Parts: sequence; structure tokens; C-alpha cells
Amino acid sequence: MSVRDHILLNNSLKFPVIGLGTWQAEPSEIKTAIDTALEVGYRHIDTAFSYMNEEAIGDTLQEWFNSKKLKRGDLFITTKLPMPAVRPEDVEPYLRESLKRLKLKYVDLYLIHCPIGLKPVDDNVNNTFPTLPDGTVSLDPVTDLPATWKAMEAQVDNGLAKSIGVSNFNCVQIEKIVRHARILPVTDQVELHVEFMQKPLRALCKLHNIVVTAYAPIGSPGRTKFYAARGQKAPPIPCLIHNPLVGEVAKKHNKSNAQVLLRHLLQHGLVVIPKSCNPKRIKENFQLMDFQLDSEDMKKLDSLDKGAKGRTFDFLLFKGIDQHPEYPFVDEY
Ligand SMILES: NC(=O)C1=CN([C@@H]2O[C@H](COP(=O)(O)OP(=O)(O)OC[C@H]3O[C@@H](n4cnc5c(N)ncnc54)[C@H](OP(=O)(O)O)[C@@H]3O)[C@@H](O)[C@H]2O)C=CC1
Ligand SMILES: O=C1CO[C@H](CO)[C@@H](O)[C@@H]1O
Repeated sequence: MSVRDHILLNNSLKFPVIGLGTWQAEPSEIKTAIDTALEVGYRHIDTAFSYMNEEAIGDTLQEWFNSKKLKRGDLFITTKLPMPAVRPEDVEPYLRESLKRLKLKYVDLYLIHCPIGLKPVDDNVNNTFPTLPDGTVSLDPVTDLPATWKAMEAQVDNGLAKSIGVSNFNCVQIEKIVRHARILPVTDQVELHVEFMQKPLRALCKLHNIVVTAYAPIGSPGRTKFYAARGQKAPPIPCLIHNPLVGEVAKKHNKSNAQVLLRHLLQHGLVVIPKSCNPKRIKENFQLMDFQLDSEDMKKLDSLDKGAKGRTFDFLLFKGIDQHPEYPFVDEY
């Protein structure tokens, strides 16, 4: 099955199917990562206010624009509204702050990072995981998703975002948005990989013409760092890269295991945003268009799906987060 390098969105915006993920990419690593990615052909970068690297990304993009090697219109840049700002009045100020850090006039895609709203505990906007003195996360129980979505739509109207979408929304939450939306979300960015193929959510999104973007497409093996920084032990991380079946398919095509994991998702019509700060792996993760998995390969890889049991992102490292009424990770979605 052939795969196009972009999906054409309703507003004629081209959504490149391979993007560079940047969670846990330190500002000091960003220049090399973005330079390498743009040189090998990536045109889509995924970041978030809470990744604390928007400024470094903005600096590197400016160098590319100043050197005239690329124009703003050549790129597709995504960033996200953080959890302490999931309320209507915070949408525009946070988007403006992200744009200031990115040194851009608009983003191509602005996402609600997570349906869970948090209550800030201080004036520090960079404190994106506010915690109460008892160690639990500071929940905002009155998160109003339809009202927040209305404020997201206003960002398309005012030209600060070319398109808008959601992330970590489950089927019920997607339906809630779709019922109220004037502008539909273009994507739901969720955990999705060979062991967690998100069948019900994909079916629902297809119905509404919403593209599904796969985060952690190679299993997010580096996330121990995020837990360690918070004094916690990471939960078991699935060894997708070393799965023998994936290895078999990779050997047949003379490609790496990571390339097979990514190509499998592309052939399912998904957008993938693998993260790497390593030039060799950044290149490897982009070389996905010179081979095709046949139906037997796809069947083999599909057999690895564990359904809801394959989920590994539950945000439970933020103590008490599952007490929020919009906690999304309650079912396979
Ligand atoms: N909306 C949300 O809530 C979330 C969004 N995301 C987004 O999705 C992106 C991707 O997800 P992420 O969690 O980073 O996980 P990925 O599945 O992309 O895995 C990234 C990890 O795999 C390593 N890696 C990358 N390429 C290869 C390769 N070819 N072979 C072996 N190892 C490799 C990287 O290390 P190295 O850098 O050393 O190469 C890194 O440790 C994020 O960066 C972020 O942009 C992620 C999580 C949640
Ligand atoms: O994007 C993200 C990566 O995952 C983290 C949790 O495990 C989130 O906090 C963050 O929003």
C-alpha cells in the first residue's frame, strides 16, 4: 500500500504524515535535532508549551528562515495548550506566549494537550504540573471542554492557528466536542503503537474525518528520564523495538525495527511523530517511503495489538490526576 507524504486537511492545509516529536528534547539538543530533521526532509515538528523547548525551536527556525533555506509556509508546526490553561480565557494568552517563544506569527496546529484542567498554584506559567502541599496534582474540577473548544475556534478566526485539534481525548470526549463544534478538530493525538492500536477511537475519528496522530509510535523507551526527574520509577515500558515478530518483518525488508513500527502505522492512515535527538535515528525514522509492507506483514504486526491492555500512558505519575471528572484513560479509546 502506497502512502502519501501528507494528508490534505479540509482547509487545504497539508498535514505531513511524519513529524519530529520533541518531548524530552532538551533545549541544548534542539538545534542539532531540528537542523538534521529539516536537512533530511522533515517539515512537521511537534512540541508543547509544557516541553519547555519552544524557545530553542524558535531560535533554530529563525536561522533557517533568515538563511532563506526554508520559508514559514514550508513548515507545519504544532504546539499545545497545557493542562493548567484548559479554560476559555486562557487559550489565547497561552497561544500568544507559545508563538512568542517560537518566534512565529501562527502555528499550523494548536492542540488541547489533555482534557484535564489543572488549577495553577502560583504565578509561574512554566509550572505546568501544579502540585498541592500534600503531593497531589492541583485539579480544576470544573473543566468545560465545549467552552474551551469555542475559544480554540476563535484562534482559527483570528489567524493565530491554521488548524486546531485535541490530544488524549477519548471517544466520549471527541463526541462531546463534535456535538458542539463549529470547526471540527483536525486530529486527536494519542498514544498509539503496535501494541495499542486504538481501534474504537480510530473508527470514531474516521466517521468524523478526524486524523489520528500516533504519539509514542515506537513505544517511548526514553520516558524513564521524565519519571526519574520526578523521583519516581517508570512503569514497565514495552520493548516494541525488540519484538521478534517486528524483527522478522524488518529483516525481510532490510529495514530497521523502528522503521517497520512506523511504516505499519503510516499504512493504517495515521500520522506519526517519532522523537529522536540522535542524527542517525532522526534520518532513519524519516526513511519510510522506500518500502511497503504486504498484507502478510500487516497481519503479523496487527496481531501484536493488545487492545486496552496495551496502554502505557496514564499520567498517573501525577498523583490524584485520575480523580478529575475528565480523566480520559478509563477505557480503550
Ligand atoms: N500529547 C501527548 O500527551 C504526548 C505527545 N507526545 C509526542 O509524541 C512524540 C513521540 O513520543 P515519545 O514519547 O517521544 O516516544 P517515541 O516512541 O517517539 O520514542 C522516543 C524514544 O525512542 C528513541 N528512539 C527514537 N528513534 C529510535 C530508533 N530509530 N531506534 C531506537 N530508538 C529510537 C529516542 O531516543 P533518542 O532521542 O536517543 O534517539 C527516544 O528515547 C513526543 O516526542 C511528543 O512530541 C508524546 C507523549 C505524550
Ligand atoms: O506530552 C507529554 C508526555 O507525557 C507526559 C506524561 O507521561 C505528559 O506529561 C506530557 O504531557
